[in-house]
Amino acid sequence: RQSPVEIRSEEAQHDPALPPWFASYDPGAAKSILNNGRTCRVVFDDTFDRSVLRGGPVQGAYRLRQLHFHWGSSDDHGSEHIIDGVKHAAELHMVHWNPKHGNFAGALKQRDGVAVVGIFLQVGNTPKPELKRILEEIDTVKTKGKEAPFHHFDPSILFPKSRDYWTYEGSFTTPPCEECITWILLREPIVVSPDQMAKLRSLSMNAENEPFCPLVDNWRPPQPLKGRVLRASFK
Ligand SMILES: COc1cccc(N2C=Cc3cc(S(N)(=O)=O)sc3S2(=O)=O)c1
Ligand SMILES: [Zn+2]
Repeated sequence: RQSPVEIRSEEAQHDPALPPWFASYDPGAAKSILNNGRTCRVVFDDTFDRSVLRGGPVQGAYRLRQLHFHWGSSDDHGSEHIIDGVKHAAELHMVHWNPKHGNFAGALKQRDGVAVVGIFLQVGNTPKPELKRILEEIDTVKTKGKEAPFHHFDPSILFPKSRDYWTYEGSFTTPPCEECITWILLREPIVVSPDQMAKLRSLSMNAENEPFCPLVDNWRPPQPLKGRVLRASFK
């Protein structure tokens, strides 16, 4: 049950029983932004039900732990999931875990342990204003290991207008690739500007005192569906 996968919208099964999903995030839960050499990540306080995802394909309230991005070396690729053959320039993941499993490490071992909301970023000239702050903070974490405070941020401002989504059971797209993720992929992309994409591509894989190595193409290729059903919340 590996991720990402190619989404063929005509093969997705509309499931009228799929309820809408809701996120209620506390802006005060945002803690810091960091470059771990593989992506740019914003981490949130997940020590109690402070910022949670509910509804959709998940039961109960999953706690927001972190968000991060995947992007390419040019605008024509970079997303991990591919929609009807379309690769988007980037993909934003909001990672939530199920507190019924005690802690994040415990949730990793369960099929209903983690839920990731995936949002596609497509390049355009009218970028989503709410992306501005997060992509500007990138200047504070240029090299691997850099971390900076990042407060008063409610990531639900990044959601597109439509709540339509595809969902399937999959895995982390980076090692150790545990098969514990319910994926919720939003159908409507948000718009990112070419300059903002250049900002993401200005991040380094290397630490400050090491030779420059651009942090780009941190996406995993699509994995076989192996008979998994892809459901759509919309017709
Ligand atoms: C025990 O520490 C762990 C165990 C498992 C995963 C992780 N993480 C690192 C990679 C990773 C990849 C994610 S993706 N692209 O599928 O949304 S989410 C995620 S993570 O939770 O930050 C940390
Ligand atoms: Zn990811």
